[in-house]
Amino acid sequence: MQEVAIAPKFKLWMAAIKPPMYTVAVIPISVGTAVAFSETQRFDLGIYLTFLGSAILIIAWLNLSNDVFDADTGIDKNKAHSVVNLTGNQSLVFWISNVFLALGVLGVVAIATQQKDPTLIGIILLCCALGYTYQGPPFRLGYQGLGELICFITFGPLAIAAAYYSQAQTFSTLGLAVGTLIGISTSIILFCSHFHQVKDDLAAGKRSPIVRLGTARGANVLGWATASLYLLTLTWVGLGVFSPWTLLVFASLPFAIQLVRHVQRYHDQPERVSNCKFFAVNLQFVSGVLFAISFTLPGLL
Ligand SMILES: C/C(=C\COP(=O)(O)OP(=O)(O)O)CCC[C@H](C)CCC[C@H](C)CCCC(C)C
Ligand SMILES: O=C(O)C1=CC(=O)c2ccccc2C1=O
Repeated sequence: MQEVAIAPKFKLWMAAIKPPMYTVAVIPISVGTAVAFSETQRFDLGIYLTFLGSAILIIAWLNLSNDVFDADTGIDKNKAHSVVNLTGNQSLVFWISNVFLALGVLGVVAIATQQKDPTLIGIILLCCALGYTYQGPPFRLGYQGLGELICFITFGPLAIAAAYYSQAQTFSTLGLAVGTLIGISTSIILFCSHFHQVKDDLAAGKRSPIVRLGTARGANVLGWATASLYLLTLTWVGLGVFSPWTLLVFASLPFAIQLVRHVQRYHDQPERVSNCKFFAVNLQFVSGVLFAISFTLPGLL
């Protein structure tokens, strides 16, 4: 899609940095920490803040390196807000991304050193390796349409397990159940990011889920995926895995309805649907905050 070439540089840089996207780091760390608190009544603020900073740095690496690797395939040739296109210096962006990754991993190493336990390092290195396979040569699994699966695994069960382990130094079946929901809500963001990119993805040989399904069926899949957040929550509550407090998440329904309606209406209009991933960001953030509250409040009352 041809970007508006006259957009002020600041607007392009904000689109490149995409601050709202960093909810994908904030929510898993916060929700996993809240679940650990609900089960252990333990909360280490220093570990939480260190891990949060590391997660944000790792997501910065992810996005900068995504622009670097996409520049090699030409898929971003019409993406004015690619950092590589904005700077004209792919090598510089690559090395800056590596600095962010190193600093992010360093924070995780600091936590693991304090705990005298390398487990957390292993989980995060696995997440980063899977994230690399999404976009990095020779894998580029995102071009095969496997991004949403990788996203679900890494931002869901693995990220929640990592956050839980950082606080409790053990794992939890409740954390696994919560991870499925955070994985779905985060994968919905990625799924929505493809709707306006069908033409460029096809030209670059990227068979995203929307290229494979078409935008109309993709919009229907989005509806079911979004509904599954609430249906799964009801199921976990019904099975006694979640406390009834987690029904708080239904307060995020307006954001889910806004997302689904927007995509149902504009799925085949790239210019109108291009912002839908930020509606998905809103849903992931609000539902994530509500889950974090629902796991924290009972222990405080
Ligand atoms: C960069 C990602 C998606 C955007 O890709 P795309 O090229 O379609 O976007 P543009 O159109 O903007 O170019 C992220 C995709 C996520 C990936 C599948 C999994 C990443 C895993 C993380 C490294 C896990 C971090 C876990 C924890 C530290 C929070
Ligand atoms: O730029 C994007 O579209 C995304 C960036 C990103 O870091 C991310 C992380 C997790 C799920 C989706 C996404 C994006 O869509």
